[in-house]
Amino acid sequence: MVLANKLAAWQKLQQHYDTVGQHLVMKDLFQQDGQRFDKYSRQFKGTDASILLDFSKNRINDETLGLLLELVKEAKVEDFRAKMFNGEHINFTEDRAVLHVALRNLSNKPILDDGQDVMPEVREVLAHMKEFSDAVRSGAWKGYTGKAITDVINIGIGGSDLGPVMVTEALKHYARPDLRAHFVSNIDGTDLAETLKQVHPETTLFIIASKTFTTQETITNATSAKDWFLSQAKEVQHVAKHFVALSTNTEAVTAFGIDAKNMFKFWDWVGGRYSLWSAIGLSIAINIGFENFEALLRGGYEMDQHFLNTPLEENLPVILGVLGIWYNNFFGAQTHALLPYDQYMHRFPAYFQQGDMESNGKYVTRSGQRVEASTGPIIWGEPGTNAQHSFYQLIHQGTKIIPADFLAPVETHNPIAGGKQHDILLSNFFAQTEALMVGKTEAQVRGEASVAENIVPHKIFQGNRPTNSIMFQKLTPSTLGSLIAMYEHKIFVQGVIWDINSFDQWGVELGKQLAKVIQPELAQPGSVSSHDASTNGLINFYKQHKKQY
Ligand SMILES: O=P(O)(O)OC[C@H]1O[C@](O)(CO)[C@@H](O)[C@@H]1O
Repeated sequence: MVLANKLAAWQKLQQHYDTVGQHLVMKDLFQQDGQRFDKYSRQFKGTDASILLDFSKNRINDETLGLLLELVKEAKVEDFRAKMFNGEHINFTEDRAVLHVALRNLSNKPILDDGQDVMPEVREVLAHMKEFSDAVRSGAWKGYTGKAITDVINIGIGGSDLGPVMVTEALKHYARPDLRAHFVSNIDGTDLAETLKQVHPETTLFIIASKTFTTQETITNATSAKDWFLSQAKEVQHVAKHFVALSTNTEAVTAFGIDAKNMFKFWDWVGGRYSLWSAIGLSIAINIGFENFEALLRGGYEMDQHFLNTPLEENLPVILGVLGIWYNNFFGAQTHALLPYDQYMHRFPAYFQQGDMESNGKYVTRSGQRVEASTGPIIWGEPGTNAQHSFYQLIHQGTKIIPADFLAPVETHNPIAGGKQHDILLSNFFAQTEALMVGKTEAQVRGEASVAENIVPHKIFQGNRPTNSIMFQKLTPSTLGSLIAMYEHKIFVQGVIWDINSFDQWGVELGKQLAKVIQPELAQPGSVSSHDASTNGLINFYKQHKKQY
């Protein structure tokens, strides 16, 4: 593969940016073209999900979009897309297929990994999840004293935590209040301790979620949870009723003491950050019911079909991907904000911090060279309107360009005050992207009553700040599924263009290795001298002051 910045379309884009792109003023473009919204907005329609993407408030014209789509073609995004769906081992550094799409493949089409159809096993695990989640929800699954389960604690981290947390928060409207979901991820004992305070061993189900079943945080928390449980339940045989595992590692699961029949399997072709659709979604299925979990899968599946079959110029993930490239690589934007105007989606940005940054935070190309262009953006965000009262100042008047996606539902689940609160929320949603685009000129500031001369520059907004507006009818399970899959594929498109492997995560390994060296040093007496002066100093400071428990 050729480095992204050496592609002909990239060079053309650079020239276009230098001569035209960087000078485009959105306000003028809207004045010149009354059809700009129609021209630069697209709709996705699933069975019940419907998503509008308005990307007209971007610093683009027809030539920009044309060249960006030329880049998609030249970088062979369509070929890579086919390779992913066909089970080729595009995650070549781990020699794995990338088949999270198989987990939500609701068609009868086989999907092959190494020549074998993965679908029968996928369906088998889904059936197991249905059976188990139904039993927990109906109360048929009993704890060791014969009581029904009231609390489910998912113990996992990274992809084995963030997806279930984000989705259960986003779909809280569909959850039953008498069946509470908790999530423990951090090795910091506070996370587990504070959660255990809220539950009772007789009525608590622990789901130990770990693809590898070797992750230090998860296995340590799971062991402590088991100790806590056994301190009250006493008999080891009771563990079977209160501990289940979600993993690819049967051996480690059984060694931990969980019965293999209480293990929900998935496969190495499911990346951790793409795993909420797999058995990792068990806490979601218990929380919102299997039918709703299936609807989530359907939403994902329908977005997959859209991504696969829709022409590039109509394709939502492709459009979002190339707009990101435009700002990241030509305007030098370092970050990308996700700003959901839906309180239920408050963990959506955190979820895609892992989704995007663990996928595309790489500087080595597929052929092992160093990239010459900037890759994955820093993803961040908070729900509106809280974010408005926090960091929007910098987006409006700071020195950095912050491309942002604004997401909002047309319909709320909670029409408080006869829908008035939702209207207020949405008026802020519309106003912010308008303000970011139009800004406020010096003349407008001066036109306002009694502005002191020295205050005038402070009240000017340059505007021309790019945003995408993403509206959906209502935050239903299938809509959420489509939104998640849309961003997954956006990340895919960008990774292919940058020619990086979006599906490994070697960058998280070094810190883990070093922690394993340091941990025994903390338990040994005396000071350490084997690290750099700073690390030695910090470790020794801790050792001098640490408390013995
Ligand atoms: O599910 P596991 O194997 O416990 O891994 C948890 C997480 O750890 C990571 O490997 C990163 O440390 C993620 O990719 C993954 O989601």
